[in-house]
Amino acid sequence: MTSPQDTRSDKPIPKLTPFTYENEVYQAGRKGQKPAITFNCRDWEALAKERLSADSYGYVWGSAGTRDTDDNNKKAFQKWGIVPSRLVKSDFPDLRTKIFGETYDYPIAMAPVGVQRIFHPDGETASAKAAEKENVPYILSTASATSIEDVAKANGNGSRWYQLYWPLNENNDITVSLLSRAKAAGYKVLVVTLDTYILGWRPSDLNNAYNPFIRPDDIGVALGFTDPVYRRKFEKEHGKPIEEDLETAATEWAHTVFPGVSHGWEDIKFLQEHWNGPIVLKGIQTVADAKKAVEHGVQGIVVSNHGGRQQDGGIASLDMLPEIVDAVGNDLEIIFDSGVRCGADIVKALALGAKMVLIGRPYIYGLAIQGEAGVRHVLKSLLGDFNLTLHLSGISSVSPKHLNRSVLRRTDQ
Ligand SMILES: Cc1cc2nc3c(=O)[nH]c(=O)nc-3n(C[C@H](O)[C@H](O)[C@H](O)COP(=O)(O)O)c2cc1C
Ligand SMILES: O=C(O)C(=O)c1ccccc1
Repeated sequence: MTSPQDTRSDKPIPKLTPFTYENEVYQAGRKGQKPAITFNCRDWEALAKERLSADSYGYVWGSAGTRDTDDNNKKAFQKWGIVPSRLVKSDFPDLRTKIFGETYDYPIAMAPVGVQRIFHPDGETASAKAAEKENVPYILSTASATSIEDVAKANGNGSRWYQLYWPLNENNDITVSLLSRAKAAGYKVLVVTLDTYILGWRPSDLNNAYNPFIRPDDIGVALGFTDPVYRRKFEKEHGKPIEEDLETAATEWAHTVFPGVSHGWEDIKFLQEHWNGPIVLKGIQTVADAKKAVEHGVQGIVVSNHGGRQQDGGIASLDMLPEIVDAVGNDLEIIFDSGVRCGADIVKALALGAKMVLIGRPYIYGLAIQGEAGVRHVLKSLLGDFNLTLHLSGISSVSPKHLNRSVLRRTDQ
């Protein structure tokens, strides 16, 4: 008699062994212990709301204009249903994913999210530690409240990527400095966000008159304030160090990384000259732009509308995914985000052709609820839910061979 795990002898057993997190919880329940945080993925938002100030909650929940893009993102998942196959002799699914030449345990990563100290005093440090412990890549935002080097330290042996908000200064010296710091601190993939050269029209933040950048405590400017090139430049222009005029320094840094003007496709070459690893363009929403990304020789794209936070009146990011996959899926790696809330959403985005899915707001809700432990709870819950959804659908791996459009049906037609 072989144990269930022996049937997988052709491949090493992945980290998420059967019943890990759920078993832990049920076992603890036998001793009368109840979980600290709900397992209902759709309830984390409300729980975070209870813990946060109106300003901070408004910031994470906020979306552009009427919120229609954000609403569409979430509704789009419900337009697809997963259809299970029976009598599939598969063990727990193999979740490992190869992307940019590296094998990751799971097809998810933590989306770049700035200003995390407005959600919890430990901010990015907590998230980066949770990422290492749960084996999920962490993407550091340029709008981080913690420096590139400190996040790397917190992330330890974890896998980390760096997201660039691309300064538009004359000689690009700040960009070069940020890239070289990221490289030196072990960030492997460069994610360039294209949809945020200025912040969107966000009624929740306007109503609160709240911009986390421009505040006395300067949350979100850590990368600028620790950057030797930015510091020198400020001192030269103002005749005093940053510390003597934090308000001006924060405002100028905000204008540096959000210049209000976009770069152009011709500028991608510059990044390729200064980054000798994979480059991913985040914010792609059309086949035409996806094809341009291929023409310009980048290694990947994130099909994303920034969680509906930038442009109102938009289509769901998920609705754009299949046609982009059909057009360029063989030419570069396609990552997806915007609207992923629960395990089944991850299944659907992968079935529609994404190689990897970014988790955004949910882990920030976890951070707000309980710091590092809250982030770990969200990651473990999403992975557990995802794992069992695949397993109970008879899908034996995340490879397109097993997980593809054949497992989905439209529910609205
Ligand atoms: C509070 C907050 C801050 C964010 N900051 C950044 C950022 O600094 N850089 C970036 O590329 N995207 C940023 N994003 C967008 C996320 O990377 C991701 O695209 C988005 O959260 C996906 O939508 P969802 O959270 O609704 O799934 C931010 C999102 C939120 C909610
Ligand atoms: O709020 C965002 O979506 C975002 O990208 C951002 C911008 C500036 C600071 C922090 C986050």
